[in-house]
Amino acid sequence: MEITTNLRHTNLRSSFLTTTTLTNHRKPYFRPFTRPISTTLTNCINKHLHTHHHPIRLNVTNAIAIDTQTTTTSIDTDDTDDIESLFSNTSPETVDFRRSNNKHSGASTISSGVRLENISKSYKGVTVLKDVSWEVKKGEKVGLVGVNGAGKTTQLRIISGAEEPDSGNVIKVKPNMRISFLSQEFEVSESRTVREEFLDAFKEEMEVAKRLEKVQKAIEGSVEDLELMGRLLDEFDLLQRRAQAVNLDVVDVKISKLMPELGFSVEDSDRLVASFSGGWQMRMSLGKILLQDPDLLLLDEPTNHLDLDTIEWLEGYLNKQDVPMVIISHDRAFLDQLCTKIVETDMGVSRTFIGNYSDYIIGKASWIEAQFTAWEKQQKEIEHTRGLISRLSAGANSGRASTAEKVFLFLF
Ligand SMILES: Nc1ncnc2c1ncn2[C@@H]1O[C@H](COP(=O)(O)OP(=O)(O)OP(=O)(O)O)[C@@H](O)[C@H]1O
Repeated sequence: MEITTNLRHTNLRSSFLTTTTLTNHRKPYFRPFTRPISTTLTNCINKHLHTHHHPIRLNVTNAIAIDTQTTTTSIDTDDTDDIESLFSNTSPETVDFRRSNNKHSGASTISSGVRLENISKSYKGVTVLKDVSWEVKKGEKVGLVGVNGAGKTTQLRIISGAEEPDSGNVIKVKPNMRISFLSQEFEVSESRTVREEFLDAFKEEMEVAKRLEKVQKAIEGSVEDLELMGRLLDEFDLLQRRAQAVNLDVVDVKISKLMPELGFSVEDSDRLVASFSGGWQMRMSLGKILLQDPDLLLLDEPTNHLDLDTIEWLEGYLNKQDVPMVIISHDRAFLDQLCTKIVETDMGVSRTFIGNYSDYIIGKASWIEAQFTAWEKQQKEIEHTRGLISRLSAGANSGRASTAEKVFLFLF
């Protein structure tokens, strides 16, 4: 069988990992497999494939290469692991390929972002949100404003699913929507290098890589047990498919592309996170979020603790992103630079103003003026009605009221 003959020369090497510069990194996770697989192992696999009529799922010429002898301590390759723990519970037929599959289940009534429809929320009988409705779409940046305790964070928590509304709906573009959160507390680990920090954005991908390595190692050690080897090969095949589904091959490409966009140099890759200022750590935090390719970005006071230069950089950078964003910030200039829409929450009621913060101020002033004009008009009408009633009452008492006036008095 040609495919098994290839084993002798090609070994377990995957094309979807070969182009990554992870191979050059101080902490490589993968590198091209240059060591030929042992003849014994090849023979065993051949034997297994023939004797068990095993469906050949392992794409040998494209299989993965993980040099377990040179892989560093960043991957835990504990030999004492229970061999059964290497196997997925999921069968190949039920693998979640959602990232490679654009179709998603569930009704979706919006083309991007999220919509709040008639959301109400009370805490201990106190109403915080009353029929709140607004939406944010691709390209839009919504600023949530309102006094302390108005319910801004509650709205973010309801969108993210951390809080359930008492009534109303949160319509999402898709059920498994990726919602990322950037707050004033940047989620970075100071003991990592910059590149490791960015790799942390790819938890699922790294998990697959780690499992691939373990299974590959187990295959090499299972030469005496063909049954086990068969199962391990199946698992390896399954993991390969998962690796393709999660785009494992583009992890390093994405990081290398993003780093200069965030202002990091190539030399920064191996520097410890701890050696960077808070502003630069924020860039890492934001970078990690964007690497996850979110469908929605929620920002809660992101400029707190940042210097002016960094805030301006952040404004410029966020302005170039078209992922839908919802921003809470006390920094009005920040909202002014970024927002395309302002949602004000006042006494539980929300009002939407199109434009940035300055437009909101003007819009709000016009709205107040219109409200005041309406109130004045109403007051005049009340005064007029009162005057009329008192004149009519006086006329009725003196017996001079007309029939129509008497009817009016009777009714009011
Ligand atoms: N889990 C909770 N239990 C009880 N009350 C809560 C809870 N979460 C929020 N609240 C109350 O709901 C109200 C709105 O809180 P929220 O944090 O959403 O306001 P906010 O507009 O974000 O305020 P701030 O600008 O001060 O952060 C506040 O009065 C708050 O005390």
